Amino acid sequence: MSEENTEVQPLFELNDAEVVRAGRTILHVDKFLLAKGENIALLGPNGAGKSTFVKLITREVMPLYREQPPVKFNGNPRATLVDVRKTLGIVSSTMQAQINVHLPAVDIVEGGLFGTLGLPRHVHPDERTHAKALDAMEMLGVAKLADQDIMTMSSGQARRVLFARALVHDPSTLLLDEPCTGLDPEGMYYVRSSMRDLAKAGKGIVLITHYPEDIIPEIKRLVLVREGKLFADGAKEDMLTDQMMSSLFDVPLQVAKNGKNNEYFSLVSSY
Ligand SMILES: Nc1ncnc2c1ncn2[C@@H]1O[C@H](COP(=O)(O)OP(=O)(O)OP(=O)(O)O)[C@@H](O)[C@H]1O
Repeated sequence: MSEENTEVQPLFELNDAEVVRAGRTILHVDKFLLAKGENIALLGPNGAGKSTFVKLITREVMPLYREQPPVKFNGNPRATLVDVRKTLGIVSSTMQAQINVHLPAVDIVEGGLFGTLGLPRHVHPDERTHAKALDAMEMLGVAKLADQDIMTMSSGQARRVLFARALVHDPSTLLLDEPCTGLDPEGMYYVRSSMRDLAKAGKGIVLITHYPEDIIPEIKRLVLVREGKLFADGAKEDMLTDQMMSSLFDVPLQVAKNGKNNEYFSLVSSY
């Protein structure tokens, strides 16, 4: 669905949002705004709070009470999980580990319409549902694998099937939690090029990653998370510097620029 709005509209807003677990503040964000259709990446060390941040978006995690609502989704302080799921398509590397049944890939994709990893037992998809699933698989270049058992696929193929699952209900934004973790270079190639295709098709991308190589040229804004706080938030070129990356990860790092127009980045450890 195309949106005609030209002015910036917030998809997600945080105001003094604090998450406490086991008596410890694991994330505290003063202010943050993500516009509809905006592409961002979150980068930071293990345990920094990236997943917690994203779970505030998906409403899997609730912040401490404040008089002013700390989280708004689509302008709504009381958005439900159903509201969130309509807008977002979610892919995470851990989802793949949860697939432990022999099912044709297309069933996994159709499950995206019900928020499940396969089709619920009583559900028999109609032709329209099936066609939607095949369209999503076509977009990810895996339509020819529709009838193949998901358990017999390579990690890269299965990951693209999960992308198709996230797209099947036509969400406006994709939330990708470490989509390339555990993939070989071929799998990474296809996942990254799929991300580019989806961004070009107008989907917003919210990416959590440990690899600057995942930050496709369509992502212009980078949010750095460290020790439960937003360490920095700004234009990708200003964030991906030797100094910023070395401070973020607390080890000496160099940022290498690659590609015809220096549009890709990678991190090199300098010993
Ligand atoms: N339920 C919980 N109880 C206690 N501590 C928790 C809980 N959930 C998360 N934490 C802690 O909160 C911190 C932030 O975790 P989070 O998963 O958000 O980090 P992350 O940046 O996504 O890490 P990674 O890159 O390793 O996935 C970590 O120190 C983690 O151990």
